[in-house]
Amino acid sequence: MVDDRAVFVGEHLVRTFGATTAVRDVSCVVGEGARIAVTGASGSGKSTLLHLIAGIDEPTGGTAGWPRLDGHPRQHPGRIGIVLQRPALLPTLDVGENVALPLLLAGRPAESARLAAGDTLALLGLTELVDRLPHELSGGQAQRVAVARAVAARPQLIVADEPTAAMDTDGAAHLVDALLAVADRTCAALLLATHDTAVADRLQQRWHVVDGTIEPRPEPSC
Ligand SMILES: Nc1ncnc2c1ncn2[C@@H]1O[C@H](COP(=O)(O)OP(=O)(O)OP(=O)(O)O)[C@@H](O)[C@H]1O
Repeated sequence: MVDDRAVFVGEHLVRTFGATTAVRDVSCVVGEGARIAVTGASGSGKSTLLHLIAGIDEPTGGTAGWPRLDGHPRQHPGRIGIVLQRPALLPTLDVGENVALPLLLAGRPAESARLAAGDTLALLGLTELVDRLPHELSGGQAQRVAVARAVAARPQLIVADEPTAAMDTDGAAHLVDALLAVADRTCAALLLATHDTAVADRLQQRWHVVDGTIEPRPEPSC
């Protein structure tokens, strides 16, 4: 039976690229408000799985469903927020405009989008950066702005694909603080891929991906 409170339900998901099977018969549920760290070796299939869950890629087998969305995420811009390894802010737009952009694309009037972007920047403690251009930000600031952009439309789910990969330990800890705080404040589920055990340990659930499948987390050895 489909859990209609779940944010995402995948059944027997498969994603192949030619002869490579990146995701292999994965069945998984992202519950409402879940906090899930996705770990696994390089090339194990974490990004591919996250892309299927975010609805930015299509499975070649199995089914992907978003019970709390009426349809596919592409029909509901902003309902799933995506943060990538590099912030990818638009260089000619200032911080406020970058954060407002997904709201404009979702059809919000300009003034409402500007105000909502301001609220989101305030939530993340970034108000003072509102007029800066991306090249005037540090790497950590730019990544926090990317988080603001991902959550400006108050998504049900935040999908973050190794967002701390380019950061030092302190920067990674601050970014995870920001992601957890904003997920709590907006009641969003959070799915975060990381190679960093300290980051993964801060989320309640762990999906460990091995060769395209999710394995039960190994018990820590004593
Ligand atoms: N667009 C693509 N075309 C061809 N092969 C791909 C494509 N995307 C991923 N793959 C392959 O699928 C497998 C899983 O890749 P994926 O990027 O999901 O792994 P990952 O666990 O996220 O790795 P990393 O930790 O290095 O980011 C790899 O063998 C990769 O080469």
